[in-house]
Amino acid sequence: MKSSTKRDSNRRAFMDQVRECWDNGYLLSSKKIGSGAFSKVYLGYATHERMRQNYKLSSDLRAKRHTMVAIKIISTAEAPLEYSRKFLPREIYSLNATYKHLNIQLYETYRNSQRSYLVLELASRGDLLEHINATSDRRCCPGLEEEEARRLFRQLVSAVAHCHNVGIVHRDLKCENILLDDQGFVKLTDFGFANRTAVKNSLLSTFCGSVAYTAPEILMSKKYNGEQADLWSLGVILYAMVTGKLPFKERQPHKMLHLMRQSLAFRPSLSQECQDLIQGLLQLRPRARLGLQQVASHCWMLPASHALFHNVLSAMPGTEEKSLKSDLASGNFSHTLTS
Ligand SMILES: Nc1ncnc2c1ncn2[C@@H]1O[C@H](COP(=O)(O)OP(=O)(O)OP(=O)(O)O)[C@@H](O)[C@H]1O
Repeated sequence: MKSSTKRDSNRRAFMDQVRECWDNGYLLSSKKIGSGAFSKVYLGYATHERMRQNYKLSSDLRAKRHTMVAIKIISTAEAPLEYSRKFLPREIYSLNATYKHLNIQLYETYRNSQRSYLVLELASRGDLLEHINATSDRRCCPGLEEEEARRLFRQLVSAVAHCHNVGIVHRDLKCENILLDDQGFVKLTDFGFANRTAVKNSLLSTFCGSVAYTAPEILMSKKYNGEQADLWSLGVILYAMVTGKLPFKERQPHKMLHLMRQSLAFRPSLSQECQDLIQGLLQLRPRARLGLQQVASHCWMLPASHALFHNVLSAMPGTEEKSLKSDLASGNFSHTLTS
């Protein structure tokens, strides 16, 4: 197609999208904020009329004091059938099943024979990878400070725990799929590979995600537990956050597996607790990996003041220590701190 003809046809398609959004209560701006394999994501605005009709949208946007949303447009007419029939419905199902969490928000969807539209909470600060790179440049030191990494990782763990609790495994956890909103809160996105785990501990067999974040059992084409595979990816993400690089980087799975069997290198200034948590997640044997509850109550995950307290507790013997530790793990800090 000649370039002027292609431009005209793109312009016509965009005008159709503007009209379709308007018919559904959104003003589509021409500002493209991202694109995927079969999708484009634009900045949009919810109309007051739409906000009157959609409680989820209006209560969230009122709290944010703006009307901006991200509108993901998938050209279903152009995407492969498998994407439209399998991955897109999974993404919509997973977002709907998980929306009641602070870190994941799908406001609504609409579609016609040509396109599907996903109206999402706007995450205006880009993705975690960009954030790590920008912060590393600013600090002239690779990675985020541990305190910031902890704050973000806690939110991520909470979002993934929410997914697992409602029977969803993400299967494509990576820095590029973790977005940040204008207040720096984590928004988990891209549920295209997510799957339902109808039966607890049931095994999956499809290869999903990006090799650098993929668990060894998947690289070995074994049947795998989706929750345990997500935990491996969390280990890779935490490593990337605090070191500014990926722990294993090879294109070919067999070379990746070789790397995974070597011991991990950490910069000496990284706290022992953080190294311990990463090692606990990056265990080759899926069953040896820390579970989400263990991750959430790991001493590195506690705010600095609680971590100090935790260290004191570790030095205490007997049942008193046990009960105080269990309070800490369950988040019952007020009791432990005042007792
Ligand atoms: N809610 C959002 N707020 C801001 N930007 C977003 C939002 N959702 C997606 N984006 C941007 O659009 C890009 C593509 O979105 P997304 O990853 O959901 O699409 P995809 O089609 O699933 O991508 P891929 O082909 O990489 O799997 C993201 O990398 C991000 O930059």
